[in-house]
Amino acid sequence: MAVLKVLVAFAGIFLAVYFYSAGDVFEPAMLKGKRVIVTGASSGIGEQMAYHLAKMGSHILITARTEEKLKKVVAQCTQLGAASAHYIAGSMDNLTFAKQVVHKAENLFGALDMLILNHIGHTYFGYFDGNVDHVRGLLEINVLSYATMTVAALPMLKKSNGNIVVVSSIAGKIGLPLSVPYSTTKFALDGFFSSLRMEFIQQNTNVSITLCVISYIDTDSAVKTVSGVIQQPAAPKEECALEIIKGGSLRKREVYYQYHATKIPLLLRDWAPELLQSLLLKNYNMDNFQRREV
Ligand SMILES: NC(=O)C1=CN([C@@H]2O[C@H](COP(=O)(O)OP(=O)(O)OC[C@H]3O[C@@H](n4cnc5c(N)ncnc54)[C@H](OP(=O)(O)O)[C@@H]3O)[C@@H](O)[C@H]2O)C=CC1
Ligand SMILES: C[C@H](CCC(=O)O)[C@H]1CC[C@H]2[C@@H]3C(=O)C[C@@H]4C[C@H](O)CC[C@]4(C)[C@H]3CC[C@]12C
Repeated sequence: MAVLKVLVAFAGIFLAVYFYSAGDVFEPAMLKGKRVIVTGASSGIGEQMAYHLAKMGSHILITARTEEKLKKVVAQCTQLGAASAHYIAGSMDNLTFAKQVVHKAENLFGALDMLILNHIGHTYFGYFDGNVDHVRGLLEINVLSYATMTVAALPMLKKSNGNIVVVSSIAGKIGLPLSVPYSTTKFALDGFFSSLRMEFIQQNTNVSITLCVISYIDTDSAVKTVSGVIQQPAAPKEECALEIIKGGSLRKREVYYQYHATKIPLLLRDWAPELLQSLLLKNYNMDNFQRREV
């Protein structure tokens, strides 16, 4: 009898979850004609997001520092079917530039539906070297430019009931070795955007905030940085990029990619932190380790 009760309870939970999430069906047409900014789109996950959006028929403004790469990505986006594709080159350590990106979108499109914040500044993969100025500089690029762009874009996003998408990392939820400055900035994003999301609810601001918790992805920079040290395989950047866009479009609070590589460690984080710590440390082959620039 007790077993039956447990089974009925599980069936109830399953049906509730199934019907609650039934409206969460993504269609590429949702992005057709939408006006989107993607930062850090000259390579890696950002570049792949630009290509997906182009295939879906969005208007795209991409940004990063390297103009030559941006030109190539824009040309590819145009070929893939973007409603329009544009770039603006500059560095996010300059917060005036961060605002200029949003103003350029306003001038080009007259509105904005989705702001995808994805860029990261250069750092190192190695033991914390005591350089607090580097942490401060990285906070400017990885966090304060995100906040600056959000503030500048908010009037447009309020009018369009739009989406803010923040690309973070499992290293922004769980402390990991060899990336202290990077991890600091990703934790800060969670604090800023998760608090802001709560205020949006209190203020009836219909702008969604999606925080993306991402595991190891096969971008050139990540693979080059951790190869030989990290044992686990990297997940594909194309799929990762699509999952981020889907999550933002469906107005999800958080995206977990890859699901098992992020959700399971996060469950252990609060319930078995010592076990998680020892499992994570086993992932690092320190025999092959030497400090690398990212
Ligand atoms: N790859 C991975 O394993 C993981 C990645 N992530 C997250 O995914 C996102 C993308 O990472 P990934 O694709 O691997 O990174 P990449 O190194 O491939 O891309 C980083 C992008 O940021 C741009 N960028 C670098 N410095 C600056 C700057 N100062 N100002 C403006 N733009 C800059 C780069 O272009 P340019 O040099 O031309 O400026 C590039 O377009 C990041 O937020 C990262 O934290 C999260 C977890 C794992
Ligand atoms: C090895 C980590 C996963 C540990 C686990 O057992 O799940 C990786 C998860 C996130 C990675 C870092 C990251 O967030 C992206 C950085 C981006 C740069 O392009 C290069 C490397 C990163 C520091 C990357 C390193 C591996 C992870 C920590």
